Amino acid sequence: MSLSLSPAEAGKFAAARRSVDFVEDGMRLGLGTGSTAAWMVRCLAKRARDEQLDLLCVPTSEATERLARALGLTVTTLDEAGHLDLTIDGADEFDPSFNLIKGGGGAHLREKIVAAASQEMLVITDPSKDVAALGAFPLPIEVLRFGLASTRSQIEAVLAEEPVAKREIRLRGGNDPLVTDEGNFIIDAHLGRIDDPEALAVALNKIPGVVENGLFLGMCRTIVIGREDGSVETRTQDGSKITDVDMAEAETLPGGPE
Ligand SMILES: O=C(CO)[C@H](O)[C@H](O)COP(=O)(O)O
Repeated sequence: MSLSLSPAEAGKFAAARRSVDFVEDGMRLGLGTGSTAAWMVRCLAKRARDEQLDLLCVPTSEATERLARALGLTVTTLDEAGHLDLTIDGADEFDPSFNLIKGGGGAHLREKIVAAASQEMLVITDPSKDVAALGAFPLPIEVLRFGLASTRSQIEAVLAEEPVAKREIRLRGGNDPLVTDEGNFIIDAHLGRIDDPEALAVALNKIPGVVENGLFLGMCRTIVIGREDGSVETRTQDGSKITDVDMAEAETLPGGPE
């Protein structure tokens, strides 16, 4: 295996490399955001170039768009592409029901729109994101800048009614708030454990200033989990399968990490 990758990066590469095996010539693809997704974009660009694949790609963030364009992938908007065949994206947590927390990279709004427009969503990840219940990772909630204090209060009121282990909310970036690609802020909800993700997702999205929360429920049916030794588990509702990827390929990819 490649000696220059940390164990975490090796797992991310392994998952990303395996995921592009699911891509077929002529597909319209959603491209996720984050460090695992960046590996996937690099693997995809190599495969597209080596095999002369005709692909149309819709990135979920400006960062992913820059990388995809730089590597020669054909990029378009979701409106131009219309329906997508497959979206490949990372996640911050996944549970046994294939529910996810996303948005650690601040892109969950576009990611959810793109995944919802896709026939399939395939999640690429490493074993550290595998949890029995969602919530150890702070839940990102994208909010409008207008009326921020009021929206915060309403989020607190919703959390007070929901079965979660703790209830701390923080504006991402603090005094220098992170601004998303859509021009909004993100509130991270530190909840410890979310016992009823469906109820929480519905209640949060009823707040007028909330644009979208980072719970992806019932959207993903395949999770590809890469390990540092190059073994990859592809997990579906029907079971799981282990395959191996050639870790040396990481050294041959176009582009560099984000
Ligand atoms: O949801 C996301 C971005 O909004 C990412 O997919 C998630 O944060 C995982 O990122 P990484 O692959 O860097 O661990």
